[in-house]
Amino acid sequence: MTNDTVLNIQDVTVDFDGFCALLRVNVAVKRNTIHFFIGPNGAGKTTLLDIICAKTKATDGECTFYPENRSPVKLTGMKEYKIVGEGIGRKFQVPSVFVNLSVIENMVLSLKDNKSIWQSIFYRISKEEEKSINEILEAVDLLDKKDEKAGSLAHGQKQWLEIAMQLVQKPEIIMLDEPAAGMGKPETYKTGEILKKIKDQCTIIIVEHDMDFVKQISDCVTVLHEGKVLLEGDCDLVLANKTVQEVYLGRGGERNAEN
Ligand SMILES: Nc1ncnc2c1ncn2[C@@H]1O[C@H](COP(=O)(O)OP(=O)(O)OP(=O)(O)O)[C@@H](O)[C@H]1O
Repeated sequence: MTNDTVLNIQDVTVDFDGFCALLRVNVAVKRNTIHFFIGPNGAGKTTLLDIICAKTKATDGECTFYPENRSPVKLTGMKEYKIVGEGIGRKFQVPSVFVNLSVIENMVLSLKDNKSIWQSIFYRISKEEEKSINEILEAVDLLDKKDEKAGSLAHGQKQWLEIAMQLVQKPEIIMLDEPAAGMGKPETYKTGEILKKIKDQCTIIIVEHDMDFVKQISDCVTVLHEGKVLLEGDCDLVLANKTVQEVYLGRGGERNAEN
């Protein structure tokens, strides 16, 4: 762990009734970086995200969040919604935007203090909120779609809207579960460029199988295998590692095994 650590995962073990999904996992995530977790199916990647956001309880070990201007927060043992309130957001693989609402209505609904759909439709946003929403929509290239129904957006645009809906809450960390799943190469590339733009505002943790995408934007890659950290470093180091090639890359475990 160093001074720029935003999240420290320390000796985390998860035992599901005798099956060890994670064993003494240690990872330090640096602030304003894009940090990937990769590895074969069943390696424990999703379980690790579940631990960070308290969806799953660790059998042992702990996670600590180091906010920028506040004291450290021990995440272990906290309620899921409290972790969101601390500034750690998560986006799941399937987009969960409100398809019958416009892009802007979806954004207003995501503002921290707005509780219901009806409240958000009739809510008058402040000038400051409007400026912030417009800036975020611009960053995800949806500003010109702001009055369109979310349901009319292409798959990739829905994913970008959901990322935008996370950003409107000004999180310090966002976790993304396979954000490029179901996208073609141009959309995947554009998703990467969007994420590179927003890492100035927050730290991005991603579980992903698409190695082109990992190559394009990763600052750090942690390879998990059978619940343990196999290797951690930059993408070149990971790609060149023989064991990683044997257990993951060479087995066609990712979508671009030919690269
Ligand atoms: N609630 C649970 N109870 C029992 N076993 C579980 C539970 N959740 C996950 N597992 C097991 O833990 C292991 C790790 O699962 P996890 O979903 O974290 O893997 P993953 O690396 O995300 O895989 P994938 O790439 O397929 O999504 C798997 O063998 C899975 O079957």
